[in-house]
Amino acid sequence: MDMVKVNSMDFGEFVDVFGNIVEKCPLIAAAVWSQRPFSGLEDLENHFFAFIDALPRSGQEGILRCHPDLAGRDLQQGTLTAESQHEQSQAGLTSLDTDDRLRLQQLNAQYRERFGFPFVLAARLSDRATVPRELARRLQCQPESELRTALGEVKKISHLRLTDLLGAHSHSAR
Ligand SMILES: NC(=O)NC1=NC(=O)NC1=O
Repeated sequence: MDMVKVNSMDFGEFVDVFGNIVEKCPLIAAAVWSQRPFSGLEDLENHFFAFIDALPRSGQEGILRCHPDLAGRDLQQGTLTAESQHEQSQAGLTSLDTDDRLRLQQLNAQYRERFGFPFVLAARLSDRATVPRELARRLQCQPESELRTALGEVKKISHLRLTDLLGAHSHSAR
């Protein structure tokens, strides 16, 4: 898919294609559509990021709360979105033994208890050994800086999902 195609999409098509760039937040794609035409992947991505950055704290925390836990209930029940399923299996989280899964569940609960939003990390850039280590490390951070870190991970996830759709080679619109 190239940018000429993207820039020609009507609202419905655009949200169908880009509605899950940010997990379960189709509103962001719905808002970004009105910024077309986009000069390339980076321009499109920057509009997603600008929307996130402009939200009040409640909105930013809301985005984090739309993310399913890593190796959590959704994964167990098979109710993850296709993108999340792919990302979590890439990190080896679909084949954890019970001890590792329960430890992650416990850390996720501690993290959510402390910050009021779930632990979010770009799973495709991580693996089953790194996730619990990163979770334990970030558990010690201050809320303000942790919100920024978590949003940074949302942006990494969005970047990978956009690249899947547009290909890193997507040419700028002529
Ligand atoms: N809580 C999370 O970090 N969830 C996720 N990270 C990903 O990369 N995919 C997810 O579902």
